[in-house]
Amino acid sequence: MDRRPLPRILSSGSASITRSREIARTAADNATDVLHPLITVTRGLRLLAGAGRQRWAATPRDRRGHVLFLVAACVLVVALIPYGPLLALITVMGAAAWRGRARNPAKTGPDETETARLQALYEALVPHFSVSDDPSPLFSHGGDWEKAFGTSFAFDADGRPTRLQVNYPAYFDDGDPASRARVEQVLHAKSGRNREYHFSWDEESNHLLMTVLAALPTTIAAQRFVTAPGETVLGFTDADAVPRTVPVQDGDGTRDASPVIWRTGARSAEPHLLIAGHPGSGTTTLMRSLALQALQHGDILVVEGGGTGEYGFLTGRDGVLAVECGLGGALATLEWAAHETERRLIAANRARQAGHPEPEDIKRPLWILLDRPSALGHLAAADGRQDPQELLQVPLRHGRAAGVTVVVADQFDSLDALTETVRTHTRARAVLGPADRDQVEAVLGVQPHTTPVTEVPPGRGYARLGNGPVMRLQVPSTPDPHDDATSEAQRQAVLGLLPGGGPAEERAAPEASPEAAPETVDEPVPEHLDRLVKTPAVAEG
Ligand SMILES: Nc1ncnc2c1ncn2[C@@H]1O[C@H](COP(=O)(O)OP(=O)(O)OP(=O)(O)O)[C@@H](O)[C@H]1O
Repeated sequence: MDRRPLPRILSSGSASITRSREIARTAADNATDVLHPLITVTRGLRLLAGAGRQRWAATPRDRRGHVLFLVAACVLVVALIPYGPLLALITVMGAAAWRGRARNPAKTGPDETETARLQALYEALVPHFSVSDDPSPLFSHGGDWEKAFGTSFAFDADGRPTRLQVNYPAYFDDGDPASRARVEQVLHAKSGRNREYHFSWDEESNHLLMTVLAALPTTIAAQRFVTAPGETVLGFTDADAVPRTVPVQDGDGTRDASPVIWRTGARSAEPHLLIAGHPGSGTTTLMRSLALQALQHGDILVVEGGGTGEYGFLTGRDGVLAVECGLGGALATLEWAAHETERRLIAANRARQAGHPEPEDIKRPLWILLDRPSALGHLAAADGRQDPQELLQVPLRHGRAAGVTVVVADQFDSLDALTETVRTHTRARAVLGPADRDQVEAVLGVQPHTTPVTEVPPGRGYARLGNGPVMRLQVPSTPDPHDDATSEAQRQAVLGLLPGGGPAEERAAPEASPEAAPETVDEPVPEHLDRLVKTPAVAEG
């Protein structure tokens, strides 16, 4: 059968239709240009009238008479003065033109550079989101990016995407972490490196939302945080990552910030913490911040494997039972801590059996802060002595019930030296400083939810409590008051957080805190404990 010819209007007439459309569009553009002032004034008059109506509606009924009278008087005055009506008209038109001006001309779509960027992103995703036998592929080389990205995108001033929603085909294996990681890597690389990206996969709707996260502020310094006993602030995170805020002093003002709160004690599911990072990433600073918070309600023992004396300012302060840098002191202190944990457990058990409330002398939390235990383990091995970490077994296993909290900090390259017990029982985790995805995963157990950046300020990283979500983290600045680089204001701020009692040299005959004293227990004082109680702040060089 012969194919019927197309109607003339659809075949030969298409050129004339296109021309007519162009003429109509040009005429419309010219008319818009000519009428623009009129449009602006009309829009302004409409806005002014709307504002007047609102004011009238907001005026109480009993005052409307006065307002009417005032308006009528103004009209009369304007009508009587020479050129009054003309001046009034000019004024009203001027006000309307000012009010009606388009302040932010609405952007109707991506510009040329942005379009090119979207097309490039689309092309880069084609190998990941297409298969050869898809009859109508969403992603194909030279295909339409608008179908894949829709209108859900935003760009920064440099033309780099800050937000992009990608619609992907249902057959893409979005449950496979490796497939996801490949797509995330492509988007990250093509959208601009050294920014932190967050990827949110909506597996039900086959959407991937990429957003660029602003850096967490680094301006919050050590201070008294508004927390309940048993709660410790590890640092601050994104507002949508935690359900709660606390007021903080930030610079000269106060604002609400979103804290990463770690709960310790008998009801905690993550009673002990492991911190990892590269040298200089801020692990010691986080330890210092924890020590200052712990001292509010408890006692602390500090064992410093690095031997840099960065906890020296704690020596001899109230609640600081020991600050140890040497192997011998560390072993004695940790042995005491193990016995103290047992003592607390026995006392709690006895009280429970007798139907009595918990004795007062086991209520005060005890914190064991161990910075770089791997260095001490190395020394111990060379010396043929016990690894101090072995003495952590009892506090780690039974500390929760005994009110004993252990915090261990070490560097990435020494994490292998941590014992199985330390790794198993430190269920709260923090990673600080620049770290790649694998390093973060090795500590937190899962990949980070954002793309780690290579340049981060000290104290910046991720935290994860047990099996909870990974959170970005910025540790409050808590410098060493004895460091020459610390300003006087910072020094005073940190020292001001210490409980009463001056440094060791300012204090006469240091005594152990009563809570640490073993006399409350029926058992005889073990020798190592006796030694510690008599010399509470031993710092071996
Ligand atoms: N949260 C923070 N805010 C501001 N500055 C910080 C923060 N954390 C660390 N710093 C600064 O970074 C430097 C290194 O910090 P810190 O000593 O805590 O790191 P580290 O990981 O313990 O490294 P190292 O083991 O080499 O001592 C210090 O100058 C410290 O003041």
